[in-house]
Amino acid sequence: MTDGHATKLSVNLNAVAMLRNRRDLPWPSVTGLGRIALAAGAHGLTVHPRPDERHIRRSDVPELRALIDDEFPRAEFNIEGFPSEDFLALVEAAEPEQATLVPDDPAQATSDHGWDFEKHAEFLADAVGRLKRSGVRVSLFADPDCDARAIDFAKQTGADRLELYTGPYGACHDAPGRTADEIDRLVKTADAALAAGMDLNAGHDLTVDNLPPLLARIPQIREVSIGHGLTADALEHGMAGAVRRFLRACGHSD
Ligand SMILES: CC(=O)[C@@H](O)[C@H](O)COP(=O)(O)O
Ligand SMILES: NCC(=O)COP(=O)(O)O
Repeated sequence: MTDGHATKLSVNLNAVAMLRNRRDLPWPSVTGLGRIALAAGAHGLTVHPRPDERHIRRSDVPELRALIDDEFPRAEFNIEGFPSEDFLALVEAAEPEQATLVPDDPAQATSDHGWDFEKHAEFLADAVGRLKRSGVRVSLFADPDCDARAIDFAKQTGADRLELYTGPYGACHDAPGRTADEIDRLVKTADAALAAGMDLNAGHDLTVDNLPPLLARIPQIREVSIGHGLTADALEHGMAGAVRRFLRACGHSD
């Protein structure tokens, strides 16, 4: 892929918000880290506000919208979540470029499966129609092993994209023998979605190590949203600089 068509990176800020929420203090700043990510070249920001606000708070959403509008007008805002009335109203107010609908129960620790498109066909068609009438592109979180029938139901909802759930692929970090099978499952789902005329996103537990082999097999993926692995990388690669800054604050010279 040439750079013009390369997969876009949307930085998921949930992990930053979770760190911030450990204290009643404004740092690390979700908006501030979003600014750094966009200034470094990320194509967009993703948030997955959950009903208990354990990481992203409702109040983060308008701040991030304003950051993009005021400072990075070419960037995209992606809001993920279960399409409850509260969520749909939040999305309509924020007018993100994209909403990703995820079948998460509020008690779930993190996203761990895609939609049953046949079972929830009508519910999803209503939610997708409502968001698209507000001008929001809609992506649906999909299991890595959807068959053509499932994809057909997904397509009928009117959604634009499917987001391939890459959690089981990410879990191969300690079971490399399973990697080829997991990629094959994702490729089959991707082929069926592309044949049905749907575009593709991907996300969950992606890292700098597992991303290149995935994109080599499915170069049509338009966007990856990455939070946990990217935040871990930011800590690892930023730790030395932070220690040097604090040593200076303790009075040590370089
Ligand atoms: C849909 C998806 O895979 C991500 O949004 C993931 O669920 C991140 O959410 P948490 O940061 O709450 O785990
Ligand atoms: N949409 C998927 C996503 O945002 C992934 O988050 P993470 O697993 O990288 O934290």
